[in-house]
Amino acid sequence: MLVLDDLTRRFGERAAVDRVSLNIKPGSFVGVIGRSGAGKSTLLRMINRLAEPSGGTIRWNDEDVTALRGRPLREWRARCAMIFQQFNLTGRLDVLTNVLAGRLSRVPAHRSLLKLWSVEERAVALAALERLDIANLAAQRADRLSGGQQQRVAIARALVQEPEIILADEPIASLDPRNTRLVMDALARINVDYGITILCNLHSLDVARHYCHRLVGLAAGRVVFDGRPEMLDEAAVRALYGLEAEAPAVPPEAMDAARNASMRTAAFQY
Ligand SMILES: Nc1ncnc2c1ncn2[C@@H]1O[C@H](COP(=O)(O)OP(=O)(O)OP(=O)(O)O)[C@@H](O)[C@H]1O
Repeated sequence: MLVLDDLTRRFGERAAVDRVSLNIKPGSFVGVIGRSGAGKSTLLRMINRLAEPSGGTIRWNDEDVTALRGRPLREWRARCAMIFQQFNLTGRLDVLTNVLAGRLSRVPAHRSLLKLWSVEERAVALAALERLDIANLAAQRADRLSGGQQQRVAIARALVQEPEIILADEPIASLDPRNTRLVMDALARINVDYGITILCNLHSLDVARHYCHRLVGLAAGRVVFDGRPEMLDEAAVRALYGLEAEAPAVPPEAMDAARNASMRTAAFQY
């Protein structure tokens, strides 16, 4: 279980994440939603400890993640893989080498420095690419791939870390609808097949409602919605996106999602 207790991150006077408390069950697929600047990225980055909390605690299965330093912190980061909007691949390197980078924390320093990968490690990386249906791209330069292919390479890299949690920060923000589906389907398969807990920041409410078991809505750093997708009614959407606010307006897809809310049946447990 991932337990966030009063988790806070301030930048100057302003709290980007404001006393967030959440219990996330292992194996769940949680969507984090909210308008731009709501604190979604900061929340995910704190869980991975890329951003330091100003207050509160993060616990994973009774381990105090907030107290980790040095090697245990590096190990935590390996167990808690991140996927970014911009993929963060090394463009001039081939796909297999990019995926192998996910194993760096698992091999002795001298081998990782020299990039001496064993046959077994290469097999693990290739198997991850196969899982993502892109093994045929293993020898290609990463910067020759489409955005959707690059994001699947990034997911394969995360997978070879053998993580317990995947934190995906707007993984589909720069993808077209077809690639959005491929990437989200891949995350959903990983969640089911390996039981990896997934927290995924999403701008699209339709996508969030379709793929996530549970949605956590942030507004000004605070949790203003926490429930199953079908519980996200018009009032909740208004609280999240601020219908009364002059700008930005509620995205049309958010309104569609809210209108459909009452028609949906409970499909998922969380
Ligand atoms: N390094 C930083 N320094 C100062 N302020 C920051 C920093 N990082 C984030 N913020 C502020 O914290 C708030 C939350 O930002 P964050 O990126 O977490 O929001 P978000 O919900 O992920 O937004 P988006 O959907 O646009 O990515 C914003 O007001 C942002 O300007």
